[in-house]
Amino acid sequence: MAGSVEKEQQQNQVVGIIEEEKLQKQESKSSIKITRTQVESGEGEREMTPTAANSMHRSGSRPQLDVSKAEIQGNEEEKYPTILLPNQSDDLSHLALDIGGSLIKLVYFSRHENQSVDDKRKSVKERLGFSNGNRRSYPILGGRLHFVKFETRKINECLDFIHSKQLHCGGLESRYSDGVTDQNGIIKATGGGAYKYADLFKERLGVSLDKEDEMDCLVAGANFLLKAIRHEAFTHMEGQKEFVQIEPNDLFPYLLVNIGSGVSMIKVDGDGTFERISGTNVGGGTYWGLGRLLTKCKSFDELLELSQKGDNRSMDMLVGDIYGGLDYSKIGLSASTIASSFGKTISEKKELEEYRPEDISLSLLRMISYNIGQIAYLNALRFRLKRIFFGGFFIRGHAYTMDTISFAVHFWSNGEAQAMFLRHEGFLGALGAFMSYEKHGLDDLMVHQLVERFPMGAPYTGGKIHGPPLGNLNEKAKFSMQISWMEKFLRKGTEITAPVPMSPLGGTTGLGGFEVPLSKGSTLRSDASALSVGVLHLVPTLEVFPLLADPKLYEPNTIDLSDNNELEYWLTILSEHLSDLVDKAVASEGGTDDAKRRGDAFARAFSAHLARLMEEPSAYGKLGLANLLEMREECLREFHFVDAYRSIKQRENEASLAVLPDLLVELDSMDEESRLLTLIEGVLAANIFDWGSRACVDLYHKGTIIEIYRMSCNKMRRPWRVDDFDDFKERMLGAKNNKNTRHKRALLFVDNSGADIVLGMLPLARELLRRGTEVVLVANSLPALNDVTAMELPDIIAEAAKHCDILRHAAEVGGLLVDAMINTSNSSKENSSSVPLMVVENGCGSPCIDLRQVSSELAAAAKDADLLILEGMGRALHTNLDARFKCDALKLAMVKNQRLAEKLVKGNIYDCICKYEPVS
Ligand SMILES: CC(C)(COP(=O)(O)O)[C@@H](O)C(=O)NCCC(=O)O
Ligand SMILES: [Mn+2]
Repeated sequence: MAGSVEKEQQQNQVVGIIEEEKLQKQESKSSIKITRTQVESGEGEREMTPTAANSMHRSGSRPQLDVSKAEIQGNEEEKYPTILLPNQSDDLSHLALDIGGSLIKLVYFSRHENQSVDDKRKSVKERLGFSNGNRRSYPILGGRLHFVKFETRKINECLDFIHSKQLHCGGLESRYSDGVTDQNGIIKATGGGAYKYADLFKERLGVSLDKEDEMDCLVAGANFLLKAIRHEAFTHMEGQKEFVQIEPNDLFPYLLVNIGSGVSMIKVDGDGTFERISGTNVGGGTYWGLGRLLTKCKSFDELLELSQKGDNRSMDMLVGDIYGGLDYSKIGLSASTIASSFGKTISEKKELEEYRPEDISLSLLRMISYNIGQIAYLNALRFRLKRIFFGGFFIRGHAYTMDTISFAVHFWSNGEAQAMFLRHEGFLGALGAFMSYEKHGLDDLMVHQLVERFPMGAPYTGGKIHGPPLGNLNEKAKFSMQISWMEKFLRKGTEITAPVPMSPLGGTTGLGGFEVPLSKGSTLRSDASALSVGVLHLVPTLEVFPLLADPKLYEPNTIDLSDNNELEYWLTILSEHLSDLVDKAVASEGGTDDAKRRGDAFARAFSAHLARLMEEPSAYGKLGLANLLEMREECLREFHFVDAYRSIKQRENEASLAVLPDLLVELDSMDEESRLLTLIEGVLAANIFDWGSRACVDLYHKGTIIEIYRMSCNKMRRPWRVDDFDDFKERMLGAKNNKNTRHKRALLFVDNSGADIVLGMLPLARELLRRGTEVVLVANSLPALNDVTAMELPDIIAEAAKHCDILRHAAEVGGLLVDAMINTSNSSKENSSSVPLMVVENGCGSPCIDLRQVSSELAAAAKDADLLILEGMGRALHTNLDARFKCDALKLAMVKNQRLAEKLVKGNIYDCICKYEPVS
């Protein structure tokens, strides 16, 4: 096997996905230059396990992947067959560094482990003997950007980390070349340490650091983040964080204030166009340096943490101290305004030891933050800049620091200028260095092609996440095999606690930068979860859904979780669902001991995330219900639960398919008008089969599927709570069955398995087909609760087609009975216009859908669509209820939650929504 891999290398082919075993065998052969004391850091990086191996030569260029003529090599039945990219000729670099005086920041890239439905779909197709030629495109290999930091003084940990992941030789390459690291390896690096530690990198890793200008990198990094990451920037005033979306063409000019050890102030006028207009030597290094001397703190984080418990009144001279407790109201200064930082210590004649380290730290922090805010404002004023972005690791998401800076900017500008912060604040330089590889392709990435994911389990392994080896691991872990974060998690399971909030909800100071702080929260998180940045998934295939009326105005979430009551309610709901979900998940994996342990670990991890979100709702960026529900699915996947509702879905599909023939006979006996009504009633009634709703799950314990369905159908008395059926009927049937009124193509966003799809949406699809409308069934790419997936649909259609000529004919005409995906790269978009029935995946694995990021197949299929049907609570209520489209839209759902029913439609649980919005 080793030989064949080497051969692949010689042929300069990129190996996209490689089985784990394969790698481990290789790994045991390699002689590693540095003794491996570093184990996998537990960062939740399954993706960094050997699924992403690249063959490459060392060079400084970063080409975009050329996936043309990509093909599976070897046995297609293999779980993760090797993908060859024969036209991929250039190298890929994987790592860039920003080595500052205090911290080393790493940005590295890993290849996607693309476990899309494609392979499985193929095997279904083969099993049923269907072939529609080479219609499927091969998935484009995307990648992931990871963000990691180390303390510069612990540079050896950083080197170990790089080595353990083989980042210095482009991922896993050296494992295939018997550990011989290419001596010509080049890593892009910026910051002073790129000079200072160049020899060390050469000596330890055999690589040269290619130095990139620090300012260039900062600006490139900031521009990339501000243009490509949704809600990267936010304001922070009096404890309130608000995300800001800046239009890329309205970004410049702005002032970038990078607070590292020192502070740089840069006026940015465009990509690569900037000027360093000012700076100050009083920065993060000053805080840490002075703080260390004055408090004996061992680390920056410790110092910052101390400040949380401090009271600066004992150190700072306040206006009231000078004015006998009074305000100096004539010039607008309250008694609690700081007149002179540390000024009180002059008169008190106390020794250093007599002051509380907490107070010293806070006073110092406020002095420096305020000073930076003020200088930044003055420079913004000089150049008439309205926006000031603050970055750099000094800030560390620390609420109090941000409040102080914001206050200074607000105060001195009379509210004219606005301080904004960046979620990836510390990584601007490293990102910029990463982008300096020629032709990396990142420049062109758009907001919708980036998906941020937070490791759902790994942050709670107990130790630090990035870099340093976890303590207390056994010898096996330390010296022989790499152990996965999962294993560590399971071992550490009992120690998991909810992470510590950075600030109490609803305010840090309550007053603002100059004033005496109120509570500043308890302990500051010092581990990687404090970074509040996830892994950026680069998914080149994602697109904005082209039928959105105005993508800029589109907001997927209906419920506003910035309302604390709402947030609490939904977090509680998710927490209450947990034990039932774990039962299902464990059962779906055969109830083995391993599954039970994973189930337990999942429950702990997910609960910890819920607890963190309760404390700090914006910990993971702007939070909506869609994100919460997706997070749960992601967390399940991270604990290797592939499909928790697998058997339930199967059982319900079978039961529903058994009664489908009778339903079809009944429908066919009706006139067109009653049939349409019965069909819509059927969709609404069948939406009751929802394993994500507490009330529905309780119902299932009381009756069989069919009993519940009957009961649900019987409740279908019109008018429904929202009832636009008559308008829809008129559009559908027109004046006396005028064929001209039919829609050309309908996209049906389907929801649940079982009755929902089989007895609800398929019969509706059949009706549309009967009327000559092309039907595209849009289903999830990945499982979420009991939602039907695109991969499962062809089987269901095949079964249903046995009882229905219309479905069978539609599927046969295009040869699409089991696979109707549109091949975008084979330019068969034109063909798709002649396909009556298609299945496309939506690009997501959540019960909701954010139409800003859908699969390219769906975007292509939407091209000619003139009717959208969104079905279910997740897709039509939690998200998209208020979305406007460029074509007719029908939103159908049963509300299976009392509170939501009251809130959205002033109604009750099990009320139905039939919202029809014709294109105007
Ligand atoms: C998860 C769901 C959005 C799924 O609903 P669906 O889209 O399948 O109609 C929904 O079940 C839900 O919002 N459940 C949580 C609320 C509850 O248990 O009442
Ligand atoms: Mn669903």
